[in-house]
Amino acid sequence: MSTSDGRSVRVALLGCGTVGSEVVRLLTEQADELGARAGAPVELAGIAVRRPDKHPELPQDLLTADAAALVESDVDVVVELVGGIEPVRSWLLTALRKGKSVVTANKALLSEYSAELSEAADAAGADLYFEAAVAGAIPLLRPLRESLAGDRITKVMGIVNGTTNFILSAMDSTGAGYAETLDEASRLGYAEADPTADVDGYDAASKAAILASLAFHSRVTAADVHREGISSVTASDIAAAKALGRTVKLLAICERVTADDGAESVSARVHPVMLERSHPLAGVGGAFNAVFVEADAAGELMFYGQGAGGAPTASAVLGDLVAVARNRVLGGRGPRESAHANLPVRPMGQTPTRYHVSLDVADRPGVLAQVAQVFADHGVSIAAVRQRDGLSTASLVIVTHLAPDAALDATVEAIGKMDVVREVVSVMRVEGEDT
Ligand SMILES: NC(=O)c1ccc[n+]([C@@H]2O[C@H](COP(=O)([O-])OP(=O)(O)OC[C@H]3O[C@@H](n4cnc5c(N)ncnc54)[C@H](O)[C@@H]3O)[C@@H](O)[C@H]2O)c1
Ligand SMILES: N[C@@H](CCO)C(=O)O
Ligand code: NA
Repeated sequence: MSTSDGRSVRVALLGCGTVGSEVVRLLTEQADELGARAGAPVELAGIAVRRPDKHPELPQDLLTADAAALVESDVDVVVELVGGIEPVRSWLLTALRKGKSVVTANKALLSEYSAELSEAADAAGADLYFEAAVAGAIPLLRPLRESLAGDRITKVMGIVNGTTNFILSAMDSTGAGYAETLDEASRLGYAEADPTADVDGYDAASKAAILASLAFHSRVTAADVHREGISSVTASDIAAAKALGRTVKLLAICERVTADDGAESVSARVHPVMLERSHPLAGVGGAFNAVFVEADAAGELMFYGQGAGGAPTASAVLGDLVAVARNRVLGGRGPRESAHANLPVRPMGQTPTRYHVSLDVADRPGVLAQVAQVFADHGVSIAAVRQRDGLSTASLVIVTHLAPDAALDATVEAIGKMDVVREVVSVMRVEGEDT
């Protein structure tokens, strides 16, 4: 199994779809260079796909439909690009328990079973690498796990789903419809096999769980992440944002929150936000991703690049493959799971956020004061108000200061029940502005 005897590093590839096919292409085209960087030839020993007969373009002698048998065969590294939980979880546990290193892009699996997979890797002295699982081609997990291991990270915030960013960018710039843009994202290979994982925020929530776990040295799973997708973002929301010089983005936000008594917790959430157009994340279009990291000593860092698609994702997979192959050749190991801080997860209702609320209200004296009173009753402080008069109604835009999310939510519910409020046109959280 080890390559200290000078033989090649044998690789099993599970899955050869959008990402896997690009991994095969790059592995084939760059075989010599990859071998030189790894310190031994990197040899593709087998490719498991669901239907081998559908892949005339692949080397037929390498193809199999039996992924479990390929994992058990004489390979050193398993590269998993199938996706989903089972049977992938079982295959990867088998591989790790047998001391084979694993490279995967499977954020759905990692955000639920990282602890189990990491423990199996540790027990057998194998590597578990997953740079492609978050923000595609962008080197982000290695900087968090290694480059920033000596710093104290306080916040990780960014656009981590290419499909929803592609859709929101199109809605904002061309007014394109939701369904047609989603079809285009699927055709381009950005969307998950089930695109509801993208539009309902599950994919971004999985990535937020992985980011929060690494950034805060804790175990955060997808179930811990507050999740809202973009299916509820309306043309009214986009228009309300535009009218204020803002744009709508789906963000993953992971924060270290310190309570008054000094107790620390982690807040991890995915939801649409309004951002000022001057904010660096506002200009991130198409399937691109961008992530801000704030750390005590480093200050603010920004990572930007292609977050989805076959070739960009394959770049991250191959980087991991060279790293695990190098570890095999030289006899070392990559970073292990670091969960020593063990911080609890703060419920969304207690997380401080800011709201933007657009209302159509009756245009008569005293209405603004009545609405403002409801905010005050809930302990929510208003940062800015804008009013525009219509014929019989006025449009009122209110942006709050930071308040517990539950208090803001209750305020909006109470306002929606007021007689003077004709319509709650848009409610959205605001990020990236001074409180
Ligand atoms: N497409 C992207 O932009 C992207 C980016 C980052 C991460 N990922 C992740 O990479 C993984 C693969 O994504 P994809 O877009 O390439 O998916 P895909 O649907 O294009 O490919 C999946 C592959 O798995 C194979 N497969 C399915 N069931 C199998 C089984 N039981 N046995 C053997 N093979 C089986 C299929 O034949 C296919 O080749 C997923 O975890 C996904 O979340 C994708
Ligand atoms: N479906 C994902 C792929 C990259 O993880 C996206 O759209 O970002
Ligand atoms: Na990445």
